Amino acid sequence: MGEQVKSEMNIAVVQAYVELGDPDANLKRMLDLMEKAASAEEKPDVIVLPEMWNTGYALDRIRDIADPEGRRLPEQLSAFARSHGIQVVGGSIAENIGGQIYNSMYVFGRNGEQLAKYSKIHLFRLMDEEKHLQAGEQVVSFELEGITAGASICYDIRFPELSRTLALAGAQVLFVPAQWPHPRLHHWRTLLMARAIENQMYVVACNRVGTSGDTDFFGHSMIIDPWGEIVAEGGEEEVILTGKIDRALPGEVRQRIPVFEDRRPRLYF
Ligand SMILES: O=C(O)CCC(=O)C(=O)O
Repeated sequence: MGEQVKSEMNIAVVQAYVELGDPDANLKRMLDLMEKAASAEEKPDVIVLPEMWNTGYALDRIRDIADPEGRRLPEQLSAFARSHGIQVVGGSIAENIGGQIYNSMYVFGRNGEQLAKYSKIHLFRLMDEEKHLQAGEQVVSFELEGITAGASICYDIRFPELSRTLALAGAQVLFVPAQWPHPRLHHWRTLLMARAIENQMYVVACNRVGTSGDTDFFGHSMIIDPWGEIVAEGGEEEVILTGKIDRALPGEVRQRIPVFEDRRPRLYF
């Protein structure tokens, strides 16, 4: 008999500290935390990491420290996924592809197979991203054992067009790795909740913690359900945040308030 699909999916969000410009230290830290997440009594189905966790925002040196051709770190994440039988939404890494630097999310299935790759499409000028990074050109969704998920990274959540496009393509969960700093905690929480409520989807957001230079990252990773209820929220310290995704809930909420049927796109575009 085939394995039964569980009605809920256990999520572990690794709200980690990131060492500025030290990919080796960050890889070690991330693998240790992932190991800890994997050994929880209730084993996660999915582990989620923060944005640019290999380098932090060491943009002045990014060309030298970004993952060469996006090989080493994706291989490590894939090996972890395979050896633990856990899906990995690998936050994002800075990678150097043929001399161009991208901020890219890699996603792996339980057998270590690559399910998706998404490169951040909206570059954040307040942190000079556009001077050092190349923007991605594709909107990306992927399947996690029957759940359709959408990819976005940090600043992307300021663009409701992206999450709406993903929702229209069937996404029931939006993943948001981030390095979002003070003083914009209010923006972070409000935007994440809005994306969940307006699209009637889960939002799983993983923000880093700690200080790099004069920038303070506040954590507050969140799992928000399609009603906009907070399933779990971190504080400002390193933590593995856990929560469940109920496969049926996005459909139930969309039936109760049929936002997608009530849209009038002819009038908006
Ligand atoms: O939009 C913001 O306020 C923060 C965005 C950000 O830090 C990023 O995209 O890296």
